[in-house]
Amino acid sequence: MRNVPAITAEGLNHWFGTGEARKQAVFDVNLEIERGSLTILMGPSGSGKTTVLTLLGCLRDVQEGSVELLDTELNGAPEPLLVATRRRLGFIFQAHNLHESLSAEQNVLMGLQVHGKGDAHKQLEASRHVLGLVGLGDRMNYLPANLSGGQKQRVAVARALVSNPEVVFADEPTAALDKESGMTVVQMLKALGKTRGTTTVMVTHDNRILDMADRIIVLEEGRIVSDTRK
Ligand SMILES: Nc1ncnc2c1ncn2[C@@H]1O[C@H](COP(=O)(O)OP(=O)(O)OP(=O)(O)O)[C@@H](O)[C@H]1O
Repeated sequence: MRNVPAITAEGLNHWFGTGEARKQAVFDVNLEIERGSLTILMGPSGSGKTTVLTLLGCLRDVQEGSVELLDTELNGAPEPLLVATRRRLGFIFQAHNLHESLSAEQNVLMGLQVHGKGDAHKQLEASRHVLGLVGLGDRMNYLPANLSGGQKQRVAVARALVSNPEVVFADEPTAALDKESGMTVVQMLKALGKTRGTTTVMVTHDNRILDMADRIIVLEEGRIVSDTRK
C-alpha cells in the first residue's frame, strides 16, 4: 500500500462567494502526496494555502475536480463517508480549540474518546504517553488557562496524534512555539512518517523547518508555482 498515494488531487478549483462577489481562490491544482511523507505548503498571504489544506483534509466541500484521500473520493461523498474518513485524520490548527474547563490530559483523552479506540485505562496511558513526548509530562493536570501559548499548542499536537492518524493536516503548527519546541513537533511528525507511515501536510511560513520537509509546494494566487522534492 505504501506506493498508493495518501492524497491525489486532480483539476481542483474552488470559489468563494456568490453572484458578483464570486471569486476563484484555487486554480487547477493537481498533486499526488506519498504515504509517509512530510509536505509543506508555502506561499504569500491569500495564496490559497489554507483553502487547499482544508479541501484535501475533508473539511470543505470539493466544488470542482477530484480529491482522493485514503482511497476515498471526496467530491460528492455522502456525509457518513466523510465522517468516517475524518476519523482517520489528525488536525492541528493555530487556533488550538482546547476545552478550557478540561485539563491537558482530558483534552488529549477526548482525541481518543471520539474515536472510541481502546479501553479507558489504555486511553489514559496513551494520552499520558503522547503528552510526555511533546514535553508536557509535568503539566498533564493543568487547565489551558495555566499553560503558555506554546504549551497549549503542544497539547493540541498531542490531541491530534494520540489516535495514530493516517494523515495529519496542520496549519501553522509551529507559529506559537519557540524554535526548539517547533523543531520537536516537526521531528515527531517526521518520525511518525518513518515508523508508522503517517503522512503530514503542513502550511507554514516557518523557514526554520523547511529543511525537514520531503517536499515543498509553493502556491501563488491559488496556483502551484513550484513543487520541490528532496
Ligand atoms: N470564507 C471565505 N470567504 C471568502 N473568501 C475567502 C474565504 N476564505 C478565503 N478566502 C479568500 O481566498 C483566498 C485564499 O485564502 P486562504 O486563506 O486559502 O489563503 P492563505 O494562503 O492560507 O492565506 P494566509 O497565509 O493569510 O492564511 C484569499 O483571497 C481569501 O481572501
